[in-house]
This record gives sequence, structure tokens and C-alpha cells, in this order.
Amino acid sequence: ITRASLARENARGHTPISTPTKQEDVIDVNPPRGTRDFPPDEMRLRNWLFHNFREVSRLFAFEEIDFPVLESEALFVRKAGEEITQQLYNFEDKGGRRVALRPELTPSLARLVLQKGKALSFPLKWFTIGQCWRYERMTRGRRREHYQWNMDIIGVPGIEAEAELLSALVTFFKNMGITSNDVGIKISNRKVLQAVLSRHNVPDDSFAAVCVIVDKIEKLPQDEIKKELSMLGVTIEAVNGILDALSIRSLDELEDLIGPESGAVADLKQLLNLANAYGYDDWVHFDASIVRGLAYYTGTVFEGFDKEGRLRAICGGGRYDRLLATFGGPETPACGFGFGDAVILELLKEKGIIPSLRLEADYIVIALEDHLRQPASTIAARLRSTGHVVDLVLENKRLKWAFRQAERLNAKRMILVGSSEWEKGTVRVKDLSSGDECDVTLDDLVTQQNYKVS
Ligand SMILES: CC(=O)Nc1cnc2ccccc2c1
Repeated sequence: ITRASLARENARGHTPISTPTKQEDVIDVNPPRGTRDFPPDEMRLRNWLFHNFREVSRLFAFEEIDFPVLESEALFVRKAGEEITQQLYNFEDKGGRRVALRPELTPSLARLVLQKGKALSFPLKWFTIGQCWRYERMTRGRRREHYQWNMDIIGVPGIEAEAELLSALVTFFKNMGITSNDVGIKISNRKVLQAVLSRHNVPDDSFAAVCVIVDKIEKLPQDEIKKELSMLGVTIEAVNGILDALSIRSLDELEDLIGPESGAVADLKQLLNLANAYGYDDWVHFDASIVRGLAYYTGTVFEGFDKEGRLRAICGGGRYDRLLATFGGPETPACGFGFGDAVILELLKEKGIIPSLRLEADYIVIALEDHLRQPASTIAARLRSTGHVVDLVLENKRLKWAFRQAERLNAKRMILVGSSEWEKGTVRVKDLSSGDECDVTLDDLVTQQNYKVS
């Protein structure tokens, strides 16, 4: 690098600034209400989170699947009064079809299982990460979309499936640096509620709707709950029976209440034994108040929560043995969970365990003169072909700009292509942490041999 070339570089000055055009009306640059953009910093965080979701799914030998965000509306039409179906982001398309942006992933998974039918070898262990949508009045200012990680096991009737899914959840939390002091997983079984309702002669076909209401028990005042339940024909005795059942504290107490017929107590005991065998028993607890709000759960239900009690549920899931049958398929045992992208990030931020995700570049390559642009491109291509991350400066930039760019990219080295060096077949390599530099031939540079820049 000669003083002259540096002077020429400085003389080059800034890149030409285009004269401002007549300002058209600028479009609204914000995304639609309730939705998010993911500029680079947010996208790095999202990719880090999804990478961790994927890593656990891979560790458990689950296969990734995907399906359209747009589905037939019919997939989500349910009469149980769930918020998720009452806020369906649905519309009629130009072909007159009733369609919806999916509010959840499980119905699509069920549809795919039925579509593939006999061609599948059960049990299936499938996972997906997908964006889900809801349309609610913006008065509540809540988001209208979020991403959900789902893992599902289709075709295993035994509680071993639930134990495996809970192990995946705990593995994820541990990989994040979350401990069983931070997060717990409450487990119950909807057969508790079913037993109480049948004892009080509540008709079976209001079971799902009752579950949806009871799931709101900690969010709504009790008289509101009682009102909604009585509208379903649930007598006040039944309501009191439900409240008693939800406050049961132990499996033995549960056995006294509902007896062994339903198998719920045996399943929960077996689940806790398996939890112990997997080594995550300190993460899971029986909690009869857990119902979950989805209509199609029939048996085990579970929910991950933060022990400081400040956040909404982190994740949740359960057994849905009837869902495929309601879509016209064969009775197919199934269970799975959903894990949203919002609460977990709030928890990680609260715990201060969000990693600093940096841009990482190995090299920044800059041609110091216009006629050296081609060699600079050759150098970048050669380095990239050996897997190095290279930021090639594409315009006439001053060195000062290049050093700042190198900092932004956390580049390890800068390659300056100058005419005097290039005439000798070399380029200048500068180590950006030590400042040391040396001239290297292109071949040595690419093979990283025969030279050492600190
Ligand atoms: C905290 C958050 O964003 N929740 C959220 C956001 N969007 C959704 C969209 C569909 C279903 C559930 C949703 C839940």
C-alpha cells in the first residue's frame, strides 16, 4: 500500500449521492397490524431459537414436515367455543372457497396423516415449526401471528408417547440453560373432568365446551365461569364437583374421587415413573387444575409454566385420540405439544440468557483501485470456495469505511488488494485483532499455508 494509493483512495471521496427525487407518498412501511418484521438482529434471534427447536426434534429422531399456512376453513370449525376458532383469520377466496390462515398446526398434521393413510408406517414422530394466525380486534393490541414448534407422536396409545414428548420439552429447556427451578410442567388428564361430568349427568357432547370454559378458570371471575357453565346445562352441583376435582392435590386423592376405571390415575402414575426413568421427574408435577383450552384433547394434558408465575403458559399439549376420527379417518391415538415463540423469549430475557448473536465474517476484501476489482472478486470467490465467509466491498469505499464495516461484521481479517502488491502476485492480509499484516500470494491465502498473520 503506497501513500499515493491511500491519497487516491481518500481523493475518491464518497460514493455519489443521488439527488433526492420528488417525494411520492411513501407507502406505509410498517407490516400489517399485529404482525412483525424480522430485520437482521431479530432474525438472528429467531433462527437461534428455531435451531434449538430443530436440534431437539432431531435428537429425538422426529421427522420434519410442513404444510400450507392457508387451509380450508372447515379444518378449524369447531363448536366448543374456543378463542382460537372464534378468532379465525378466515375469508372467501376468489374461487369462492372458504379458507383460513391456520390458527394452529395439529389439524393440518391430522389432515396430512389421513391423506397419506396406509402409506405411512406408524408410529409417526413428526415435528414442524410454523406461523399461526388469529384475527382479533386490535383493541387488545395483541399480536395476530406467532410461530409455533410442534412435536407429535401418532399411533402410540400408551403413556410412553407423552413421556417422550415431555422429555423433549425438558431437553429443550435444559439446552436453553433453563432449570427446574425456573420452569415446571403441570400434568393432568381430562378424564378427571369427564368422570365428574358423567357423575353429574352432564351430556358427553358438552364435554369439550366445558373444558374450554374450565381452562379459563384462572383468567375469568368465578361467577363468570359458573354462568358460562350453567349455560351449557351444567348444574351448580356439577360446577362445585368440577371445582372440587380441580383442587385435588394428589393422585391418591384422585383415585378416591374417580376410582381406577378411567385408567387416568394409572396413566399418571406410570407417567411419573417414566419421568423418573428419563431423569426429569423434578420438572413434572400432577396438577388437577390443568385442562388446556383446545377442544380435541381427550386424555393427558400438560403445560409448561414459569415458576415465578409472571408469564402465560410457555408451551402446552396433550392426547387427542379422537381428532383423526372426527375428520373421517380411523380411530388413531395421537398426542403432541405446541410451543410458541413469544413467551419463551420473554422468559429467556427475564433470566438474562439470550445469547449475543453476532454476525461473523472471516474476511473483508477491498480493492484499493478500480482496476483491481476483478482480482478482488477472484480472491473472494477462491476463499468462499473453501468455506470462508467473505464480505467483498462492492463499491469504491475509503479504507476508514472498510474498517468500520469490518468491525460491524466482526471480520477476522482484511484483504487489501493494492496495485504494487498485485504486480508481485500478492495481496496484503491484515489481522484485525492484532493489527499485524503481511503480503501473501493468492494460493497461500486460499490454502492458508506458508504464512502466519498472528
Ligand atoms: C404471545 C403471542 O404472540 N401469542 C399469540 C400470537 N398469535 C397467535 C396466533 C394464533 C394463535 C395463537 C396466537 C398466540
